[in-house]
Amino acid sequence: MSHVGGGAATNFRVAVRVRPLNAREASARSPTCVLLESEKTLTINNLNAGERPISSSTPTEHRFVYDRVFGPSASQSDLYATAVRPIVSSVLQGYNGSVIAYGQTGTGKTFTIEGALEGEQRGVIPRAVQDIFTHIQYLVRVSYLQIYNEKISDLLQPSSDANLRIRERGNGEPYGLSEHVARRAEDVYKLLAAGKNQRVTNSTSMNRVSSRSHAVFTIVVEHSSQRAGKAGGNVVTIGKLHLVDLAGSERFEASSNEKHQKETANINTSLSTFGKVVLSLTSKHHRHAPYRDSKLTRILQNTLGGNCMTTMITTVTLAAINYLESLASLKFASRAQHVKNHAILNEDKDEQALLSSYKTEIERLKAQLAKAERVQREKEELAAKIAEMEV
Ligand SMILES: Nc1ncnc2c1ncn2[C@@H]1O[C@H](COP(=O)(O)OP(=O)(O)OP(=O)(O)O)[C@@H](O)[C@H]1O
Repeated sequence: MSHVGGGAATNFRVAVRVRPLNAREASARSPTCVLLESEKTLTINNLNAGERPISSSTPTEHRFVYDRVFGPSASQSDLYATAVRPIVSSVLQGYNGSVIAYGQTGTGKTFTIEGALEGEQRGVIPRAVQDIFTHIQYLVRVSYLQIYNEKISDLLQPSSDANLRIRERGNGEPYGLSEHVARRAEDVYKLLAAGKNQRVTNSTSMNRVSSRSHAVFTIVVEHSSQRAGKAGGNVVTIGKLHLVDLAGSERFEASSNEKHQKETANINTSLSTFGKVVLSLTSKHHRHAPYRDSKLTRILQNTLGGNCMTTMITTVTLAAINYLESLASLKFASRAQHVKNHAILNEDKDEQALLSSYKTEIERLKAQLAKAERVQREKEELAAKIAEMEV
């Protein structure tokens, strides 16, 4: 699943991850409906989905081909190595990268993006952080936001405004979002754990601890190197990595309480706009993409059809009872494969990078030090002269 900088066709990739039956489904001996055929192909059928009303009672099977398919036994480390590490490598070179988990509630988005902080079950974020910190020559800063009920809040500064506005210019960045410089992986894990505590969760029929907000964890890496060739001088590259855990798509349940219904409606606003943007980007007529219709799509504007190397990981379950939701997710993922992104190297031409401002600060401090040394020297010379005269 390699991404190549600049090549539009390879900059948006789609993987599917099929989660195993959970304990409840396994103990109920739930039948399955997804079959993996190869590393890139799967089929889904309605043969065992009879318990739920389906549009057609005739047996149907759909076959889909993706950039990569991860089966129920695929490990967190397999998924990271194949679908995510190439993006992290590009980010370290100065490209924008995104990994987005999309799928029905309870199918493994949070498990994939976060997972555990330690051990084999570590998800994408801790593995990416570990990879980044093996390269000590980078300056790393992180931010973490959630979108809940169409409001953006800072998960790393919970006391701040709970409804951050998005900058009109600046690629969907919210005003006032805190950024934290991290010197080692442990710094990031602490921030991640603190932010995770602030995230809104609730119980859905599919998932006891369901994320009710969309969460975007961003890691910015800056690197300063000597420019090759005659021009010489220093060049600072800035790579930005968005790791996105979307709230799950869930059927609207009329019986649920008002708060839950509002949440579901708002999750659906952002998700349906996300869907509409993907549909318009992949339509033959190049319709206008409605990025501005939801907070999520404004923040992810570069990620979808813009300057970014993106992998969308669509999660589905094996269980036949969810045939219709899984089919909808798989069809969407198949369509998303036609999104085209154009990733370009981000060099700091405007000296906006933190490293550039550090450089300026270092120059200022050096000048101050030289001045202080000069004054000290002059003082010493004067003291010596006085001593001579006193003799
Ligand atoms: N590939 C997998 N292997 C083993 N367990 C998994 C896998 N994917 C998910 N699970 C388990 O299934 C449960 C639900 O997963 P998770 O919370 O990640 O779902 P989600 O898609 O983020 O749901 P929501 O949208 O409701 O937040 C968790 O207990 C998780 O550990």
